[in-house]
Amino acid sequence: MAAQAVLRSSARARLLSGAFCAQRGGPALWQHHQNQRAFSNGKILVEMDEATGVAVMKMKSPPVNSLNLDFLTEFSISLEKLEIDRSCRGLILTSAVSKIFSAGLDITEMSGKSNEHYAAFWRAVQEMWLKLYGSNMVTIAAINGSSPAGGCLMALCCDYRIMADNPKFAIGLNETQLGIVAPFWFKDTMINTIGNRATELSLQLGQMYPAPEALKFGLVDKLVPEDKVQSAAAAAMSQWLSVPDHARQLTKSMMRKPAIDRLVKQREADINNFVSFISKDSIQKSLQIYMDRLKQKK
Ligand SMILES: CCCCCCC/C=C/C(=O)SCCNC(=O)CCNC(=O)[C@H](O)C(C)(C)COP(=O)(O)OP(=O)(O)OC[C@H]1O[C@@H](n2cnc3c(N)ncnc32)[C@H](O)[C@@H]1OP(=O)(O)O
Repeated sequence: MAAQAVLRSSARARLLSGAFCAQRGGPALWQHHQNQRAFSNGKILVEMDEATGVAVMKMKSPPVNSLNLDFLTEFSISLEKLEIDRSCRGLILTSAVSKIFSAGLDITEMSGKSNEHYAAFWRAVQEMWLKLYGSNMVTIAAINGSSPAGGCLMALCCDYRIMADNPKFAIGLNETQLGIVAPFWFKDTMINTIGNRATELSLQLGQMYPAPEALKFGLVDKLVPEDKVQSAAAAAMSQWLSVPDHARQLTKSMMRKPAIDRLVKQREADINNFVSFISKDSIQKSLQIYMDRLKQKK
């Protein structure tokens, strides 16, 4: 047991030293070491334990894991790679950036860019949601820091959420606070998690919930001390994986398919809607004011 732990930690050291990383610009191929496999494509690091079939995906795009076009593309490619890998049954999504899970969509991707850029960006946001919300794997969010807006959406896409018990970490869909509107599929994802009334309150107010409140609202399922988030996620994962895959997957699909179908049917219209909304002068001004405030708070 101890020897295995040493081997694992040496695999980890190799991984962190870059031995597992893809060549710059090259494809992110699996690198094997003992019963660990790993790949990294720059902003995302995936470590897979072959014995358990559980992959841990770590977002590592400092300073705040904001979701820009590159990140979203890498995220969807990584997820797809795990999805088609039949040996991978579970995914733990977490952050390698201290105190932050994800700051949500990168606001600079939504300001001062061309309509073509906005369209490509929004398609990538949709793709991330379709892949994560529709995943056949058991997905667990190990929320080890703050998680506003798109970061909250990522967590809500998972089957189970474990958050660090630190009231300084907050989670929620705060879009209205930026002067923007969460689209219907963000709203549907939240309704499916905390119900209609709580979502109405939460979305209109653009409420961010400190971890203990998030637990009360059902926005997260469990709080654990900060240093136990990963181990609690691993323990929850083994419970979820004890359920036969086919039965769990069909049940998940039954619960989520209506929301997924709704976006699939209206994908292009949703992109057009985003582009015409985000390119309005008044919205650009709101985003600018919000970004200025973020910078001033320092
Ligand atoms: C019809 C459709 C309509 C459109 C729908 C669009 C849906 C939108 C969804 C979204 O996700 S919008 C993004 C919402 N996100 C936020 O409001 C988060 C804002 N950030 C924060 O609250 C804090 O930064 C933090 C995440 C709590 C971290 O705080 P901390 O004090 O640790 O770091 P900061 O000094 O604030 O930030 C560091 C650095 O990062 C920049 N930054 C932060 N968040 C973002 C972001 N979302 N996008 C781009 N950049 C971000 C911040 O400005 C700092 O930059 P520098 O000053 O260092 O250059």
